[in-house]
Amino acid sequence: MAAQSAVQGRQGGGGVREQEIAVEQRHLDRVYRRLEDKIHEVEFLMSDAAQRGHVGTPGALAERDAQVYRASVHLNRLNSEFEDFLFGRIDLLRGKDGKKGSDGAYTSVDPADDAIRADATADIAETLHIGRIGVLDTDYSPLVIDWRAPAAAPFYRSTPVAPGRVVRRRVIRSKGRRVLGVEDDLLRPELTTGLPVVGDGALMAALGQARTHTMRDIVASIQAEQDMVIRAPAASVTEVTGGPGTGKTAVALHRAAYLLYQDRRRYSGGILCVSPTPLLVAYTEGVLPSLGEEGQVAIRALGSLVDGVTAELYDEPAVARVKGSLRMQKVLRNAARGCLELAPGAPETLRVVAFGRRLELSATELAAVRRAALGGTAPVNLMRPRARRLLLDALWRRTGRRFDDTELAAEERQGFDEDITTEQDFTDFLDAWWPLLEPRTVLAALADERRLARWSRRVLTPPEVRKVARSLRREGVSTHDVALLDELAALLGPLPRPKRREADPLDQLTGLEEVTTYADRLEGGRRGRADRLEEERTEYAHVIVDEAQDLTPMQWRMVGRRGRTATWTIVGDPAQSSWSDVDEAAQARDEALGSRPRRRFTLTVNYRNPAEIADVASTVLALAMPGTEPPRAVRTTGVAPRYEVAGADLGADVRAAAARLLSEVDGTVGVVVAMGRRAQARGWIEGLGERVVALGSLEAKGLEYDATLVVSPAEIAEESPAGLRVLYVALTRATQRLAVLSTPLDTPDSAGIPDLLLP
Ligand SMILES: Nc1ncnc2c1ncn2[C@@H]1O[C@H](COP(=O)(O)OP(=O)(O)OP(=O)(O)O)[C@@H](O)[C@H]1O
Repeated sequence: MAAQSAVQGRQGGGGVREQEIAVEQRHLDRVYRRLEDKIHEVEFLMSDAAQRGHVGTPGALAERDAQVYRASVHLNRLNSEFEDFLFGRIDLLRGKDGKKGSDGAYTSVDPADDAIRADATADIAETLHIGRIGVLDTDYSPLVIDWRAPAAAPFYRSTPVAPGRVVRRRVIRSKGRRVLGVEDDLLRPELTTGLPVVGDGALMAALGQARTHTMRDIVASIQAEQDMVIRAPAASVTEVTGGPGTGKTAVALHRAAYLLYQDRRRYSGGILCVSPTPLLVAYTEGVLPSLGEEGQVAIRALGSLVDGVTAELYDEPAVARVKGSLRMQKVLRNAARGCLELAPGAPETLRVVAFGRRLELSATELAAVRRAALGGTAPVNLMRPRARRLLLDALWRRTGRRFDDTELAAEERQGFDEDITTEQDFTDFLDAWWPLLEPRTVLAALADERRLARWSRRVLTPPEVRKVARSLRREGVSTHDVALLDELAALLGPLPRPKRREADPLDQLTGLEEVTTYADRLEGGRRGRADRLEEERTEYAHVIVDEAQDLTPMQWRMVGRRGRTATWTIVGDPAQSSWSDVDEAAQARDEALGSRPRRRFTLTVNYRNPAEIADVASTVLALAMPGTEPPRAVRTTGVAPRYEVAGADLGADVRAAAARLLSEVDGTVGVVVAMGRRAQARGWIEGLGERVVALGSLEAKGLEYDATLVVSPAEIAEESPAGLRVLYVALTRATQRLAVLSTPLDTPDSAGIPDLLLP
């Protein structure tokens, strides 16, 4: 048997490879011919609709416009999916029950009992091609199966240990209309089926590729444990943990595409994907469009979740800790109410004229009215009408009028109210005494130390008050401020806004001209459309939280408000948490998610770092989170990390080390420094080209580079209480090479290895 499998084993040699490429080229040609036919059909539908113009009943016109709209979206998809959209193939044994599903493929996961003969030979009963969208032939047989369809699952799930019906899995590499290569994995090497096997497997080929500044989809090489997460039923909360490089971000994004495919109607309510930094948003933004999905998915950084605000500042760890903690709820509640008293020029008393006499409410009486109005928990801005009513009650009492006849009393009172409320003095008073407040006004008020001390009595300590107030006096907002602004928005309630016309595409379509314009927008205005979508939604059907270990309790509250009725996918790694109090953050997450049932998954394989780098990182992991199991690295490069000790000119040494890494890899180089050195480091590498970037340790979260230079591990570790975990993040960003530059703070040994990295 072993001899037989060797015969049909790897046949990378020219002839077989070329032959197999030619086989796939023929299939791809067939798919293209079919796609072109479909495009002609759609174009016909569109021009036909245009010719019929505006003739017909309003209902028929609306139906036609809807049809044209759908056709234009489909056309756009077909056109954009032309690039590299066929990527996989599986060759399968006959299914156990011999039944086929609606897509024409056998439904059974297991092979029929007689599919394998006694002499270990078998026939291939079915060959399926997998792609980014499904394409049916004219006879409805599947030419390409959508990667998210049930029939495609074996492409991802089968392993040599549990191959199911799959004999050979093939990844097809193509560009445009040309097949460039194939990579095979033989899942039943013990069988003789006559299938040739080419290449070293797709996963290794994918992992070895040079990196760019944007993440690629992994649709051609999703691994079985990842596929379990991607296709997990949309339970209330799907929770995924896994070490660095285990594909958590990739899996979360592919899951969004899968959920949309599974239940487009349900998820038309939008999917929100929350990332910790704008850098990670920019890095991951291309993945969903490459999977044919984007319009329904908004990827936003934590600092951009509130419309009209973009966080640009970082808070030092001590300030972040206060701003992120649940204690701020109480402080903000006090501030939202306290701010009512701060309006410039607010009058101390209220004077109006009614029934020919002056009526007055004193400062004490006004304070009592305010207290009564604020008694409930309703948002402060929404309590203004209640305050107005209480003022009128107090003024009415002041008139001293009494009526035995209730009808007459009601009439008199109504007249009184109308008189008063149309008096300019009264409306001016109300505007000044109960101003409509915006979150930013209240946050700005907290920058005053005395005021903050008053509103945070018995909640924050004096040093905390000083630091927080100082941080709020800076120009701009931090990521943590955004969560405070969102909390304030909830405490204050909305301001009345002029109505905006909804931008429903169907409203705007009246014929071919509009379709073309809309299709152009689909093609060219991707960002603009995504932006509009983000602006319009405040609640989502599904919320994905990436790097979930980093959300502060206040950030959990902010994200929680956007998914009150949503299902959730939460991915993270406690060992990479930059939040100093891991327990408090976990508690806040539990509060945000409430009692929703959770399904937990763990990813165990590190696809990013070669073992040489993963080993160094696990030394730090043992210090940062003793007892935590690091993920298993799947690759080795044979290149050990390089250790250097900086001389008198740190900048020159960083520049030289970065330049050296640039000469050693084809793709990107990340220079990771302590947050306090960010600006300096950008200067050091200036002019070295676009392939290299300098980042603060917290900015490196989620990103990856071909090579990474970590500057002074000790400085990174000492910068915050969670410093060791932040260092762990920095050390796990490289796919090929790692260099570490030490300063005296690192107390390197004679080989230049910093103290913290010694095994
Ligand atoms: N099945 C796969 N096939 C090919 N590449 C993969 C696969 N799984 C993960 N990768 C690659 O491994 C790298 C790490 O993936 P990803 O960034 O999603 O990991 P992560 O768990 O989010 O890491 P971190 O916790 O460090 O942010 C990426 O380059 C990704 O494309």
